[in-house]
Amino acid sequence: MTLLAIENITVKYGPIPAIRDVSLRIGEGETLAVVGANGAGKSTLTLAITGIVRPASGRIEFSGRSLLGLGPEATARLGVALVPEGRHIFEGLTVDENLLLGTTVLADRSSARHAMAQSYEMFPILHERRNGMATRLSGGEQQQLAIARALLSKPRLLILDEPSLGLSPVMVDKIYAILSELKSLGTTLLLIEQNPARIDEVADRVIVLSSGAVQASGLAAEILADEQLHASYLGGVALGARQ
Ligand SMILES: Nc1ncnc2c1ncn2[C@@H]1O[C@H](COP(=O)(O)OP(=O)(O)OP(=O)(O)O)[C@@H](O)[C@H]1O
Repeated sequence: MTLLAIENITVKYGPIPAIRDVSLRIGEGETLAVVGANGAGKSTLTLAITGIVRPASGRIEFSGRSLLGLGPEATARLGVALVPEGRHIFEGLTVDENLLLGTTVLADRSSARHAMAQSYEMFPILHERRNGMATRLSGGEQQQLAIARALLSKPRLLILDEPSLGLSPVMVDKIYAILSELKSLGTTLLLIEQNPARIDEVADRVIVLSSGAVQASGLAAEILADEQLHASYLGGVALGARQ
Protein backbone atom coordinates (compact mmCIF):
# COMPACT_ATOMS: atom_id res chain seq x y z
CA MET A 1 0.00 0.00 0.00
CA THR A 2 1.25 3.49 -0.83
CA LEU A 3 2.07 5.42 2.34
CA LEU A 4 3.37 8.66 0.83
CA ALA A 5 2.37 9.96 -2.59
CA ILE A 6 3.83 13.19 -3.93
CA GLU A 7 2.60 14.50 -7.25
CA ASN A 8 4.22 17.28 -9.19
CA ILE A 9 5.23 19.49 -6.29
CA THR A 10 6.99 22.77 -6.93
CA VAL A 11 8.51 24.72 -4.03
CA LYS A 12 9.77 28.26 -4.47
CA TYR A 13 11.81 30.52 -2.21
CA GLY A 14 11.05 33.76 -4.05
CA PRO A 15 10.67 33.54 -7.81
CA ILE A 16 13.04 30.61 -8.46
CA PRO A 17 11.84 27.07 -7.82
CA ALA A 18 14.07 25.03 -5.47
CA ILE A 19 12.24 21.91 -6.63
CA ARG A 20 9.91 21.63 -9.60
CA ASP A 21 7.37 19.02 -10.60
CA VAL A 22 8.77 16.41 -8.24
CA SER A 23 6.73 13.20 -7.91
CA LEU A 24 7.45 10.12 -5.85
CA ARG A 25 5.74 7.30 -4.00
CA ILE A 26 6.78 5.26 -0.99
CA GLY A 27 5.04 2.02 -0.14
CA GLU A 28 4.54 0.86 3.43
CA GLY A 29 7.74 -0.84 4.68
CA GLU A 30 9.75 0.41 1.73
CA THR A 31 13.02 2.38 1.76
CA LEU A 32 13.34 5.10 -0.86
CA ALA A 33 16.65 6.92 -1.23
CA VAL A 34 16.83 10.40 -2.78
CA VAL A 35 20.33 11.28 -3.93
CA GLY A 36 21.68 14.47 -5.42
CA ALA A 37 24.53 16.94 -5.22
CA ASN A 38 24.66 20.15 -3.15
CA GLY A 39 21.67 22.38 -3.83
CA ALA A 40 19.75 19.69 -5.73
CA GLY A 41 16.68 20.36 -3.59
CA LYS A 42 16.86 17.38 -1.23
CA SER A 43 16.29 19.30 2.02
CA THR A 44 13.54 21.35 0.41
CA LEU A 45 11.73 18.10 -0.39
CA THR A 46 11.92 17.03 3.29
CA LEU A 47 10.69 20.46 4.42
CA ALA A 48 7.72 20.24 2.07
CA ILE A 49 6.73 16.76 3.27
CA THR A 50 6.98 17.74 6.95
CA GLY A 51 4.91 20.91 6.46
CA ILE A 52 7.70 23.37 7.18
CA VAL A 53 7.49 24.93 3.72
CA ARG A 54 4.36 24.93 1.58
CA PRO A 55 4.58 23.91 -2.09
CA ALA A 56 3.38 26.44 -4.67
CA SER A 57 1.66 23.60 -6.50
CA GLY A 58 1.22 19.85 -6.48
CA ARG A 59 -0.14 17.28 -4.03
CA ILE A 60 1.29 15.46 -1.00
CA GLU A 61 -0.78 12.62 0.43
CA PHE A 62 0.06 10.48 3.42
CA SER A 63 -1.99 7.36 3.90
CA GLY A 64 -4.57 8.84 1.51
CA ARG A 65 -4.82 12.16 3.35
CA SER A 66 -3.53 15.50 2.06
CA LEU A 67 -0.70 16.99 4.11
CA LEU A 68 -0.87 20.37 2.40
CA GLY A 69 -1.41 23.25 4.79
CA LEU A 70 -1.27 21.06 7.93
CA GLY A 71 2.00 22.47 9.25
CA PRO A 72 4.80 20.60 11.04
CA GLU A 73 3.03 19.65 14.27
CA ALA A 74 -0.09 18.13 12.71
CA THR A 75 2.08 16.34 10.13
CA ALA A 76 4.20 14.85 12.94
CA ARG A 77 1.03 13.72 14.76
CA LEU A 78 -0.05 11.83 11.64
CA GLY A 79 3.19 9.85 11.86
CA VAL A 80 5.82 11.66 9.78
CA ALA A 81 9.14 12.17 11.59
CA LEU A 82 12.19 14.01 10.31
CA VAL A 83 15.80 13.61 11.39
CA PRO A 84 17.00 16.92 9.99
CA GLU A 85 20.35 17.66 8.44
CA GLY A 86 22.63 18.88 11.22
CA ARG A 87 20.77 16.80 13.82
CA HIS A 88 19.37 19.72 15.89
CA ILE A 89 20.25 18.44 19.33
CA PHE A 90 18.90 20.68 22.11
CA GLU A 91 21.79 22.44 23.80
CA GLY A 92 21.81 22.69 27.57
CA LEU A 93 19.83 19.45 27.94
CA THR A 94 21.03 15.96 28.83
CA VAL A 95 20.71 12.99 26.50
CA ASP A 96 17.75 11.79 28.57
CA GLU A 97 16.03 15.19 28.42
CA ASN A 98 16.58 15.38 24.65
CA LEU A 99 14.96 11.97 24.28
CA LEU A 100 12.05 12.87 26.52
CA LEU A 101 11.17 15.69 24.13
CA GLY A 102 10.59 13.03 21.49
CA THR A 103 7.84 11.43 23.56
CA THR A 104 5.60 14.49 23.74
CA VAL A 105 3.26 13.21 21.01
CA LEU A 106 2.67 9.93 22.88
CA ALA A 107 -0.62 9.58 24.69
CA ASP A 108 0.49 9.03 28.31
CA ARG A 109 3.47 8.78 30.64
CA SER A 110 3.47 5.01 30.79
CA SER A 111 3.77 4.66 26.98
CA ALA A 112 6.48 7.36 27.08
CA ARG A 113 8.43 5.38 29.71
CA HIS A 114 8.05 2.19 27.70
CA ALA A 115 9.22 3.93 24.51
CA MET A 116 12.25 5.37 26.34
CA ALA A 117 13.22 1.90 27.61
CA GLN A 118 12.94 0.48 24.08
CA SER A 119 15.03 3.34 22.78
CA TYR A 120 17.81 2.77 25.30
CA GLU A 121 17.80 -0.90 24.37
CA MET A 122 18.30 -0.09 20.70
CA PHE A 123 20.87 2.64 21.39
CA PRO A 124 23.02 1.42 24.31
CA ILE A 125 25.51 4.27 23.95
CA LEU A 126 22.71 6.73 24.72
CA HIS A 127 21.81 4.78 27.84
CA GLU A 128 25.44 4.91 28.93
CA ARG A 129 25.54 8.68 28.40
CA ARG A 130 21.97 9.44 29.45
CA ASN A 131 22.86 11.87 32.24
CA GLY A 132 25.53 13.73 30.27
CA MET A 133 24.97 16.85 28.20
CA ALA A 134 23.87 15.92 24.68
CA THR A 135 26.31 18.40 23.13
CA ARG A 136 29.21 16.39 24.63
CA LEU A 137 28.33 13.41 22.43
CA SER A 138 30.41 12.77 19.31
CA GLY A 139 28.86 13.56 15.92
CA GLY A 140 27.88 9.93 15.35
CA GLU A 141 26.39 9.65 18.83
CA GLN A 142 24.43 12.85 18.27
CA GLN A 143 23.12 11.37 15.02
CA GLN A 144 21.99 8.30 16.98
CA LEU A 145 20.29 10.61 19.48
CA ALA A 146 18.49 12.44 16.67
CA ILE A 147 17.31 9.12 15.17
CA ALA A 148 16.28 7.76 18.58
CA ARG A 149 14.34 10.94 19.34
CA ALA A 150 12.50 10.77 16.01
CA LEU A 151 11.64 7.09 16.59
CA LEU A 152 10.12 7.84 19.99
CA SER A 153 7.06 9.34 18.30
CA LYS A 154 6.46 5.88 16.72
CA PRO A 155 6.42 7.35 13.21
CA ARG A 156 4.90 5.57 10.24
CA LEU A 157 7.45 7.30 8.00
CA LEU A 158 10.96 8.25 9.08
CA ILE A 159 12.77 10.80 6.93
CA LEU A 160 16.54 11.09 7.38
CA ASP A 161 18.31 14.07 5.82
CA GLU A 162 21.96 13.17 5.18
CA PRO A 163 22.44 11.00 8.28
CA SER A 164 26.03 10.12 7.36
CA LEU A 165 27.19 13.69 6.63
CA GLY A 166 30.48 14.55 8.34
CA LEU A 167 30.79 11.25 10.22
CA SER A 168 33.85 9.00 10.46
CA PRO A 169 33.71 5.73 8.47
CA VAL A 170 33.18 3.76 11.70
CA MET A 171 30.21 5.95 12.62
CA VAL A 172 28.79 5.72 9.09
CA ASP A 173 28.93 1.93 9.54
CA LYS A 174 27.01 2.29 12.80
CA ILE A 175 24.35 4.56 11.30
CA TYR A 176 23.83 2.22 8.32
CA ALA A 177 23.61 -0.77 10.68
CA ILE A 178 20.83 1.10 12.52
CA LEU A 179 19.06 1.88 9.23
CA SER A 180 19.28 -1.80 8.21
CA GLU A 181 17.81 -2.81 11.56
CA LEU A 182 14.96 -0.31 11.18
CA LYS A 183 14.29 -1.61 7.69
CA SER A 184 14.20 -5.21 8.92
CA LEU A 185 11.70 -4.12 11.57
CA GLY A 186 9.44 -2.89 8.75
CA THR A 187 9.98 0.87 9.22
CA THR A 188 9.21 2.95 6.13
CA LEU A 189 12.24 5.11 5.37
CA LEU A 190 12.92 8.10 3.15
CA LEU A 191 16.68 8.40 3.09
CA ILE A 192 18.25 11.56 1.71
CA GLU A 193 21.94 11.38 0.85
CA GLN A 194 24.39 13.49 -1.08
CA ASN A 195 26.95 10.70 -0.97
CA PRO A 196 25.30 7.62 -2.46
CA ALA A 197 28.16 5.25 -1.54
CA ARG A 198 26.24 3.26 1.06
CA ILE A 199 22.62 3.48 0.00
CA ASP A 200 22.66 0.07 -1.71
CA GLU A 201 22.65 -1.45 1.78
CA VAL A 202 19.13 -0.24 2.53
CA ALA A 203 17.40 1.33 -0.49
CA ASP A 204 14.72 -0.54 -2.43
CA ARG A 205 14.30 2.28 -4.92
CA VAL A 206 16.37 5.38 -5.72
CA ILE A 207 15.51 8.81 -7.08
CA VAL A 208 18.21 11.06 -8.51
CA LEU A 209 17.51 14.75 -8.00
CA SER A 210 19.41 17.50 -9.77
CA SER A 211 18.64 21.22 -10.10
CA GLY A 212 15.36 20.64 -8.30
CA ALA A 213 14.04 18.04 -10.73
CA VAL A 214 13.88 14.24 -10.81
CA GLN A 215 16.44 13.04 -13.35
CA ALA A 216 16.01 9.31 -12.83
CA SER A 217 14.15 6.90 -10.63
CA GLY A 218 13.92 3.15 -10.40
CA LEU A 219 14.90 0.04 -8.54
CA ALA A 220 18.05 0.58 -6.48
CA ALA A 221 19.96 -2.15 -8.33
CA GLU A 222 19.24 -0.52 -11.71
CA ILE A 223 19.96 3.06 -10.72
CA LEU A 224 23.10 2.11 -8.80
CA ALA A 225 24.49 0.25 -11.79
CA ASP A 226 24.11 3.29 -14.08
CA GLU A 227 27.53 4.90 -14.34
CA GLN A 228 26.21 7.65 -16.60
CA LEU A 229 23.90 8.85 -13.85
CA HIS A 230 26.58 9.31 -11.26
CA ALA A 231 28.94 10.88 -13.74
CA SER A 232 26.24 13.38 -14.77
CA TYR A 233 24.48 14.18 -11.51
CA LEU A 234 26.50 13.03 -8.54
CA GLY A 235 29.88 14.57 -9.22
CA GLY A 236 31.32 11.25 -10.30
CA VAL A 237 30.81 9.71 -6.84
CA ALA A 238 30.58 5.99 -7.44
CA LEU A 239 27.11 4.73 -6.63
CA GLY A 240 27.24 1.76 -4.34
CA ALA A 241 31.02 2.05 -3.86
CA ARG A 242 32.36 1.85 -0.31
CA GLN A 243 33.92 4.98 1.21
N1 LIG B 1 15.51 29.48 2.69
C1 LIG B 1 15.92 29.57 1.43
N2 LIG B 1 15.82 30.74 0.75
C2 LIG B 1 16.21 30.84 -0.55
N3 LIG B 1 16.74 29.81 -1.26
C3 LIG B 1 16.89 28.64 -0.63
C4 LIG B 1 16.50 28.46 0.74
N4 LIG B 1 16.76 27.16 1.09
C5 LIG B 1 17.30 26.60 -0.02
N5 LIG B 1 17.37 27.45 -1.03
C6 LIG B 1 17.85 27.16 -2.40
O1 LIG B 1 17.08 26.12 -2.91
C7 LIG B 1 17.88 25.19 -3.65
C8 LIG B 1 17.77 23.79 -3.07
O2 LIG B 1 18.33 23.80 -1.76
P1 LIG B 1 18.25 22.56 -0.79
O3 LIG B 1 18.84 22.96 0.53
O4 LIG B 1 16.90 21.99 -0.80
O5 LIG B 1 19.24 21.53 -1.53
P2 LIG B 1 20.00 20.26 -0.98
O6 LIG B 1 19.97 19.27 -2.08
O7 LIG B 1 19.42 19.84 0.33
O8 LIG B 1 21.47 20.79 -0.76
P3 LIG B 1 22.55 20.42 0.38
O9 LIG B 1 22.95 19.02 0.12
O10 LIG B 1 23.62 21.40 0.14
O11 LIG B 1 21.86 20.60 1.71
C9 LIG B 1 19.29 25.75 -3.60
O12 LIG B 1 19.51 26.50 -4.78
C10 LIG B 1 19.28 26.65 -2.39
O13 LIG B 1 20.21 27.71 -2.52
